[in-house]
Amino acid sequence: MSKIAVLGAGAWGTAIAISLVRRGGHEVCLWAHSPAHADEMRVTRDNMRYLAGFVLDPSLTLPLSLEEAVTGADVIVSVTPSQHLRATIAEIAPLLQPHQVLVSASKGIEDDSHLRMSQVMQSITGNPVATLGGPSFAREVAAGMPTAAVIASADLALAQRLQTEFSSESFRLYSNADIVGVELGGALKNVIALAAGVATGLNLGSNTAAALMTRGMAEITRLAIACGAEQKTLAGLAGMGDLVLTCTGTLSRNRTVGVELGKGRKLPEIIESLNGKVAEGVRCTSAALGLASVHGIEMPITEQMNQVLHHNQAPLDAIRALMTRPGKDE
Ligand SMILES: NC(=O)C1=CN([C@@H]2O[C@H](COP(=O)(O)OP(=O)(O)OC[C@H]3O[C@@H](n4cnc5c(N)ncnc54)[C@H](OP(=O)(O)O)[C@@H]3O)[C@@H](O)[C@H]2O)C=CC1
Ligand SMILES: O=C(CO)COP(=O)(O)O
Repeated sequence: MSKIAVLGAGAWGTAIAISLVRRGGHEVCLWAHSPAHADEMRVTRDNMRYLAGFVLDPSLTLPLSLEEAVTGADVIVSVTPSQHLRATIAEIAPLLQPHQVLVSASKGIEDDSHLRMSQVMQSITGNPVATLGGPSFAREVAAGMPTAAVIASADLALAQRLQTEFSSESFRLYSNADIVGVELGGALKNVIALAAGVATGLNLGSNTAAALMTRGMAEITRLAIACGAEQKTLAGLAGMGDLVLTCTGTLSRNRTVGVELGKGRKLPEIIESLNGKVAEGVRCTSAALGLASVHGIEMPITEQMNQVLHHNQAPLDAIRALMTRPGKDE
């Protein structure tokens, strides 16, 4: 039996905790960032703010502090929004024992440093690190719908240990030593999901969606390989799998933000209507371009998405700009 601490009681942290409890054999706790939110969950045994409708099993504990959550944990799964991961890990760092494993389940790139989440963790602690990626809407995982995902660590033996500890009949994990590819696949697909949503909001058709997904995959792969990823990871669950899910699935927050942008709504108003739920692609778009510029990689869809999000580019003009680029070989 392992003690597993899940840090972050948004939709995904809650679904991971539910999935681990359903699997059985572990002692699982779920830490919420806001004490008021944790109090609500203790009373209702439901995460009404972020993942309503799933009864939290009595065996799932809701610690009062980060210290209580991580003390004695064998595995610590960090599921905060990406831009808050550094502060959360910095807070627990002085409490960590060297054997405690850190797993990131967040999908983003840090704003200014352009670091992946495992790199942020490694910049603060010397603990072993892994990442969880792949196509996995929280609501479907919580409902026990069959889901296949990826657990990656540069230490393949660690990834395989976590694969065993996290897998269940409804949550099938593949292990992978390419943590770079899994993290970048998960972060960069959010930007393309925004673009696919924009196309839907503009009432464009299936041809446009297919073009955005395929050419989106091309630019994700270019950047990820430049950063050291393997092509086959991007063709797998953490790349193509998650891209297809978020570009087509109506549960995607990133796609939803894109749809609203395509309909002509303004970004601040759309973010407001998310009620604290995170659409990682909004911040990841500029971080991705920063990383791309370090490596000299062209990312036309990400570029146009950045113009729409942060420079008032009209969505239709962004599509036109993509369609009228100089001809290319595929
Ligand atoms: N939802 C999904 O289906 C999936 C999400 N992910 C990834 O998981 C990560 C978390 O997303 P998700 O669980 O959906 O989050 P949600 O959008 O459901 O909730 C937002 C979370 O952010 C927390 N938060 C707000 N401010 C802070 C802060 N300063 N420090 C720490 N936490 C804070 C909120 O906590 P509080 O209200 O207590 O302040 C809340 O838990 C993201 O990187 C996302 O891309 C990955 C796969 C699937
Ligand atoms: O990453 C996800 C599923 O794998 C969730 O995507 P959204 O954040 O767009 O909802």
